[in-house]
Amino acid sequence: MTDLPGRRLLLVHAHPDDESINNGATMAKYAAEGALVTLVTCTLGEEGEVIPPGLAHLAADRDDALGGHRTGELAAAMKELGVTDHRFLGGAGRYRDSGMMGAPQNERPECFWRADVDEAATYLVEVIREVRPQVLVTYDPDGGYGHPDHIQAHRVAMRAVELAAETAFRRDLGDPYEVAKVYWNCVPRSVVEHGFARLEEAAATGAAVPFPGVAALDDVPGVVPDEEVTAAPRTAPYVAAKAAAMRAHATQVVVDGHFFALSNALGQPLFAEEFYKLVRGRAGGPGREDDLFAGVGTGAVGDGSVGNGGTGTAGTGAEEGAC
Ligand SMILES: CC(=O)N[C@H]1[C@@H](O[C@@H]2[C@H](O)[C@H](O)[C@@H](O)[C@H](O)[C@H]2O)O[C@H](CO)[C@@H](O)[C@@H]1O
Ligand SMILES: [Zn+2]
Repeated sequence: MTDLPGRRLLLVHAHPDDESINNGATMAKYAAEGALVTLVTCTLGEEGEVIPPGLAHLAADRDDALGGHRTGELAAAMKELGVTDHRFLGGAGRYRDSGMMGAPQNERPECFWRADVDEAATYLVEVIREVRPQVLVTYDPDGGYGHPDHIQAHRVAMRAVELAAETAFRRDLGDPYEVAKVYWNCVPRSVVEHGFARLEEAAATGAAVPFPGVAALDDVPGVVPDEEVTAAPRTAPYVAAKAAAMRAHATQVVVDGHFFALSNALGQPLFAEEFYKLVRGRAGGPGREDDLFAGVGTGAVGDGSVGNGGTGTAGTGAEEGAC
């Protein structure tokens, strides 16, 4: 890619729907502000359940056509968020959805959970060296909630960040590049508790409770003590785009106002604010950052490398605009 925008954000997710659920408002915000937002999704979500009865035939144990269908849902979600750069890791269908932890699908040789991490990371190195993101977002080591594809997406993303910066690694995939900041998705416990309190209020006041059941607080991926959250970009103005993107994933998600449910039909809060934990790179200042790009160089980059050609350290996002 040549003439890249000044600010570039890369997100690495396991299935179509994760990006909208976890980061939809963040993606919409930065896309609206003119940043390049690149999404890499590691599987097509072939093993998902199907909410609309009329689409039940798509399921893996029937027509096994859910992966192709979810590709279309993802394209619709990207439109709602204003995101134009989306890729599947290694190309569409390279890695298959592994199913929930412990499912027989975990044993399929083509599933993502059985992927060689370095091989999968190499696909991502090519994207990193092309897009040269200052910021990368992915899951924590548990993948947020222990799903094998989420855990693997974390491992592949973190490994790719290391390899992309190695001056001796696969120079055929582009100049070495060091991502300036890496964040893991998270949600502060106080925000989750407040969200569920609102859900309980809706039930207690006799308002139509949108869903037959309510999820447990710990069903929410990435709940952390408030003090572990290091960044909260101002995403609330983009919650409508997030909700629309989540609705686009109609086989997986039902949205009702400030709440949503997955195929388990258990209501949970739809968060307008999205939260992150900086795990690599320097924060842009004391206290919680309100911008993921705080503290990084965000000058426009031509197609030249900011790397130094192998004298030990790669160029970093902090040096953007140096060329
Ligand atoms: C949000 C997410 O990661 N969804 C995954 C997950 O789907 C869940 C799974 O089907 C579970 O059995 C249901 O109870 C739950 O409601 C679903 O969200 O796992 C799927 C299979 O790997 C995956 O396709 C889906 O994207
Ligand atoms: Zn997922």
